[in-house]
Amino acid sequence: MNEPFGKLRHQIDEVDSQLLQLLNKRAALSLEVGTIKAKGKFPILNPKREKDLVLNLERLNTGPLPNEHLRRIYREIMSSSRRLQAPLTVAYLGPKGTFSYYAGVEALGSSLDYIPQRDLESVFQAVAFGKTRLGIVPFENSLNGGVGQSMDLFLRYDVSIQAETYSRISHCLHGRTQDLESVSHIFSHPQALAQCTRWLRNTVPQAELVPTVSTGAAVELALQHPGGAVIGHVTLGSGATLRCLAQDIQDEPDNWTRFLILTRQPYAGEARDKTSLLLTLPDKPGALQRVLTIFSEAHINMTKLESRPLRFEKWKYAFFIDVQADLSVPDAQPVMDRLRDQSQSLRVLGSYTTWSA
Ligand SMILES: O=C(O)C(=O)Cc1ccccc1
Repeated sequence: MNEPFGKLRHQIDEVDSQLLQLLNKRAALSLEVGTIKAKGKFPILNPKREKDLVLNLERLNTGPLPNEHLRRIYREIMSSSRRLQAPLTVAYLGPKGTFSYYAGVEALGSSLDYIPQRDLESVFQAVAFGKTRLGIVPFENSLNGGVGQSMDLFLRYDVSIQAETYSRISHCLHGRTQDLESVSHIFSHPQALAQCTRWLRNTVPQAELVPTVSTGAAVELALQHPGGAVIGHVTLGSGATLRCLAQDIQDEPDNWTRFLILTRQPYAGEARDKTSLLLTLPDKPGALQRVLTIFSEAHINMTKLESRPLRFEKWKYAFFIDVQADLSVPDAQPVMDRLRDQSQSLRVLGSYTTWSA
């Protein structure tokens, strides 16, 4: 072996053994924290603390390690720490390989126990009934707007938002055929089909579009058709005998989905970035305007306002509102009191941290 190369390798081996020692030292400390957490009422998952920790390291980082790599490495270190402290189960819209799965791993790392669910309702149920500690659900998309089904499930299940995370979505068409012309049926989640509307119309107009419960569930169905194909994550076809026929087929390249991380209990952690509210209003002129005035007078920025039909009462609506403020702190009490006065019903879905994966 050439001399300088051998020397460098030796130095890297040295650094690795130091890293190993330090990682174990960190793991031991983290286990001690876990024992304290288990005695008190501290959450195992503390997105705010994890976010601050990484931001601080990014500030200290002088390179050449890029911050993006640092973030990914720390995501896994913290994922391992959490797993050492306590088993942490995460329900997601399965099977493995869906966008929900990858959004979970991007935010929470790969050391947690990801439990696939057959549909979105089962994710809400798993969290609401304590079958899993956490759940992850798609909530809105930058091209396609709110995921109505998730919003409707918030109306039915008592769960709380602990964090939000944004995931870039790149769609890939995986098929059984050699070329695009022979594709006869395309299976996928309605969100995926909607995000690729233009491409589908222009490129595979002959194909029948078949909505499925998830992108992952589409694979099995596609395999039953000689001209079957699925739209999903770039890795989705790799386990099955599907080949990637086209990549990055979403109507806009910059396509993002906002996912919410759910828990049963409201998160009693440190200062949070955002609050989500679910309210119904009296059927009176100016009812919504009065609510909006409360935010503008308190200089609170609203980032989302969307209504969903109440279903059990026709032509009545529930409003989903997100604001860039932590409304769980004592200082926000006057705002909450005013909101309560103006609403028929008011539920705080959570005050939480924005997780940048
Ligand atoms: O079916 C999936 O893979 C999901 O996780 C739902 C979804 C579909 C398309 C974009 C984002 C989430």
